[in-house]
Amino acid sequence: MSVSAAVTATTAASPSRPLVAHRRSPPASRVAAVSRRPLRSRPHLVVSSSRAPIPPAAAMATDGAAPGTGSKKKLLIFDAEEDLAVSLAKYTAELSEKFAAERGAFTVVLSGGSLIKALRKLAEPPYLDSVEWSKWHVFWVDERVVPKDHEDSNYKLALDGLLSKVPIPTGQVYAINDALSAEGAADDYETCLKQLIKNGVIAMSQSTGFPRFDVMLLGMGPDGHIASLFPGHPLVNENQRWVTYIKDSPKPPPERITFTFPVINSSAYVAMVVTGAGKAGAVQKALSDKQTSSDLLPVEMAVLQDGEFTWFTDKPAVSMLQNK
Ligand SMILES: O=C(O)[C@H](O)[C@@H](O)[C@H](O)[C@H](O)COP(=O)(O)O
Repeated sequence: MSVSAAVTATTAASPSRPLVAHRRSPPASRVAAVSRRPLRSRPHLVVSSSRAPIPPAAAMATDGAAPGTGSKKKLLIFDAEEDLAVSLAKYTAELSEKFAAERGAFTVVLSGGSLIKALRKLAEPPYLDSVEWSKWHVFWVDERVVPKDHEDSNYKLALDGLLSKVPIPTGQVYAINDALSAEGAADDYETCLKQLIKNGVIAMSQSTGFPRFDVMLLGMGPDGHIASLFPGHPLVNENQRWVTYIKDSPKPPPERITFTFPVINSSAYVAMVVTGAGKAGAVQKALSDKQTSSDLLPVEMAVLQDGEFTWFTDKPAVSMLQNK
């Protein structure tokens, strides 16, 4: 995304606005009027619609079709993590309502890390009672190959931080089979996804032929990794498998399974939740004008085929951006 272009397109959309599938910017007069208002509960909001350069993995995923059509990118900058959490809960709850009504199911993909704490407001009023939790189907974009009760388990992290506090049917929470090897667990998870496609629980992207999850709620590491797709690792180029494995993750623990870029990039919505100064360098690279087709960070390879990608950030995370 062009940051300077994004600033020009500053709009007054509230945190809930990203759910409206608008393709055009609001009228300039409205933009100017509302952007002057110092609303504490609203983010410093920078919204941009852009067609970012398509990285090799995304292009391969489309098998030659014109990629990136209909994709939209937004950047939300919050004063405080508390405000981010409020907005993220609203964003997720509104998507839940939309997809539950449209499809009768809501497929939610989680990462590990600090994301889970940022989702805490979903387990509080009004969402605890208003969200149709029975429609939720929960997946992991990546998981560490450890027992489910292990401190390193992303399942345990999400269970403790969110899932144990909301009434999602246990059969709709898709943890990995922790009795298997990394390779076996990846195969098993992919088989599970294929079954859920057949059942109609998970949608299929007609344009990419990969699963199309309703929303992915993701974090990013300071090195720009997302899921367990790390900079310079060959897994970032995987374009056949839906789920694969890594045994030499630079971030411990070393053995993990992970969704691949074609799956991530087929999503309908992605929320990239990134806070803290430690991530400012990767944020700057991801959102700067100077993108090249080589040497992309994994987060830069997350380019939706036809969806809406929203950055949920705080001021330290965007401290290296100009015109923020
Ligand atoms: O299992 C994992 O390690 C995560 O899924 C990983 O991809 C995480 O989301 C990022 O590393 C960001 O983590 P933080 O938000 O804690 O920095």
